Amino acid sequence: MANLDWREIVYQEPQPELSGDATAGYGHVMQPGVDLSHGVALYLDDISVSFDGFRALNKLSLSLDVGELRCIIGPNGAGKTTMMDVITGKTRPDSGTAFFGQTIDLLKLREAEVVAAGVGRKFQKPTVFEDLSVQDNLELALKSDKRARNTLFFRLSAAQRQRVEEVLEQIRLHDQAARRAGDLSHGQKQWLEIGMLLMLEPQLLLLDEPVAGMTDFETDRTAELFISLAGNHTLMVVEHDMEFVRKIAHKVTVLHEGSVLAEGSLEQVQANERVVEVYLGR
Ligand SMILES: Nc1ncnc2c1ncn2[C@@H]1O[C@H](COP(=O)(O)OP(=O)(O)OP(=O)(O)O)[C@@H](O)[C@H]1O
Repeated sequence: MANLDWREIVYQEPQPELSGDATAGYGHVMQPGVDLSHGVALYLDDISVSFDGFRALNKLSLSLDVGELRCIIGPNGAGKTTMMDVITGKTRPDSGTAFFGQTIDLLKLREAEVVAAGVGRKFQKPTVFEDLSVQDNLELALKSDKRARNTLFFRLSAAQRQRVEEVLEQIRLHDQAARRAGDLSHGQKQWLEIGMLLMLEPQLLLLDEPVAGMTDFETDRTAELFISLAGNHTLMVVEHDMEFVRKIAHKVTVLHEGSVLAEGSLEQVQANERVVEVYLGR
């Protein structure tokens, strides 16, 4: 790592132009403002997606309040990934409505524009840059921000340096800042990747099976992290680990066959006859 100056070697790719009013200044990024004043961070209504005639999402309607930590559960094939793909612009629905805040029509944005608007997505597998330090990974997240035009001779502003420090504290990797990311534990890598998302200060975070493969200790730490992020961010967490869901969830949405089957506290949904049927196959 010592001789590798990634500032010189990465991000020489052409920068795609953004539509809308996203602008980037010298080390300071302006986001097209998401209007959260009505208290709704995400609004999905009547969303349907078909693959070769198979309905992966079937008139799905769901909304998340600003600052909420929502857990999404459901059996394999329920449509959880497809829903996240719709939110992030990866999959276009056949019909329906999807708004981020009051004014941002997600179905009109490309994937990079959804990120720029303030939606961060964490896939199941960690994808940190193994040969870079923890700190460099976080700085790189800023550089990878397609809104930052002046990337080649990028220097962090004081505010960005402070943000790196804050995020290191948040993800509890402060004492690991200089460590090679590839030498971190699986859980630490997951936290680092979440930290990379946090560098861009997303309003909405989509997290796909974040504790899969983690030790109990790491899972507990992740629960604390998510609880600390809620309020300042809106979190949608897809997770099969019910013990983890129990630790973090106020409200749980159960998906089944592309629709919402039940919604409520974990106790409420676990007591729901239809949910029991779906999970136990009765
Ligand atoms: N690109 C695709 N082409 C065809 N079928 C697809 C495609 N993507 C998803 N599906 C199907 O749509 C349904 C919903 O899949 P999805 O991955 O959204 O479910 P999921 O709830 O995320 O499942 P899991 O918990 O296993 O990840 C599944 O039956 C899946 O096979």
